Amino acid sequence: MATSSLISSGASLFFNKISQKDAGVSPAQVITTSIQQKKILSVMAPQTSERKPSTTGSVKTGMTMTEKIFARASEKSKVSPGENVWVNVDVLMTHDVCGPGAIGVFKKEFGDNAKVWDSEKVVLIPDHYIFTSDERANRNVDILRDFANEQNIKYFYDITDRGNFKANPDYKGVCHIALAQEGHCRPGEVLVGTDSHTCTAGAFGQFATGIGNTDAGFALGTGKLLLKVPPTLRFVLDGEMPDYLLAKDLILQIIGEISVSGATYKAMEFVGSTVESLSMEERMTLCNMVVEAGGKNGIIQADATTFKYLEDKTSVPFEPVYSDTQARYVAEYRIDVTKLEPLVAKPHSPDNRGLARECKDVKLDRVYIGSCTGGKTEDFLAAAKVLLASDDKVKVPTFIVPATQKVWMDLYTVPVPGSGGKTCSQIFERAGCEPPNSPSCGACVGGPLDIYARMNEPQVCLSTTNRNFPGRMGNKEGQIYLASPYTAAASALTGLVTDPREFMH
Ligand SMILES: CC(C)[C@H](C(=O)O)[C@@H](O)C(=O)O
Repeated sequence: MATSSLISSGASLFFNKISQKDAGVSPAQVITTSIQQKKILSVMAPQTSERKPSTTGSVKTGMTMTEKIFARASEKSKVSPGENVWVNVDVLMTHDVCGPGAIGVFKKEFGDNAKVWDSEKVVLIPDHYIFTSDERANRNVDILRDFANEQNIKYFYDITDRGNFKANPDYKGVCHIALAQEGHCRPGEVLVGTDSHTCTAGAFGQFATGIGNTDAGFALGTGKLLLKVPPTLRFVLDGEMPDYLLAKDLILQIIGEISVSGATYKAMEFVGSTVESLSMEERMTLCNMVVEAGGKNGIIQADATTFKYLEDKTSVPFEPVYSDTQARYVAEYRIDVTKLEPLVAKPHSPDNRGLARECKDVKLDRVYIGSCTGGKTEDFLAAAKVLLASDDKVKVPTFIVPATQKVWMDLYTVPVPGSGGKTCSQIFERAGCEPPNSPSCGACVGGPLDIYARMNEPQVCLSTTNRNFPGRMGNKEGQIYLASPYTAAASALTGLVTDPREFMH
């Protein structure tokens, strides 16, 4: 059994790990520690089990949701972790950064006149480096457009007027949120995309994962991919969500616990009463960051919340799958969310977990609220809630970048609960935030020099995004603290990393 060590900087660890959760085996509690403890913890890495099918017939094993999706997509009655299977792809997404490369592979391998396997299953979403004068970046969008026309691609969310994104009815914005809003995230299906955060769509009970350009080029031609069935880790999150926490805190807790390699090539299945109570957008935040722990996919079973969200989004029939009670997991983690506190991931790794309140001496130069992780409508409503609780103005430049056109509209139209009908945009303006800017991934991932809110100086930024690697938002010497929109808004008001409870009474 492998063992890995993990440094906990005093973050609350109400986090019990139970290994080898198999049917009939009583789980043993491996770790329990409390919030007061500050020490280096040794955390057992997930145990890998020999997952051979039963030969005696006396032990029944079931399948996890991820395994069931693999089985259906590979037209098999049963699959097991570690097995390589040819999977039929339901949706293939690519964007302006990787699309040209994937198209290049497709043309090279299948021929200049080849046709994609299904022009209704390919989704092209320009979203990364859109609002820039960088010629190469703009050429990438042109390549997507030419390909969409040539292949008669049904779902191409084009942008032609970069000066005024609102003048582009087809332009959506950040792909992972656009995919959900446009009805491409459907339970039981396989969604692959040339972006590591494609795992966001696991929130819908879909198998969703990021792939490279070579795989995407192959899938464009065949609609198939050879994939290894991942073993599943099970995360049981129970308890009523404290009103100062958001899903971002939950996933930072988990990544801090298992480390950035703790789920390498594993499915991360989220269950429990807390998960059931989360909205779709919050479930998307949870699944969005599984890749920061190395996860192959994140997954949450579809329920009434999912079906309600999908009601007006798709007419495509879908078939949800559910994990069997006798499904086998390589490890199970239990989290009592009522014991958690607002968290940050300190520079320069998403697993460098710290309590927000323990970082209160960290001076900030800026705050960024945006991206697939933290730029959804509910993320802005959460930030607005904290800003509303104070008459103060923000102390540092606070950038507002909605993930999509739809989120942009919501900022100007959806009333913030408890505000007497004010919208997020009104609250942000009163608090002195920068005016909301065009939806894109640009600043989250650095991008060309003229990208809005790119970190061009060696500054300290608190951000609702998903990665804080050196250079991530532009400057190599910059420091990024990842946090929830509550913590972002509280920190904007003080200019220091701030626990949102200071403003939430
Ligand atoms: C540009 C793209 C390939 C990249 C990814 O795969 O995730 C980006 O979206 C990111 O968030 O780092």
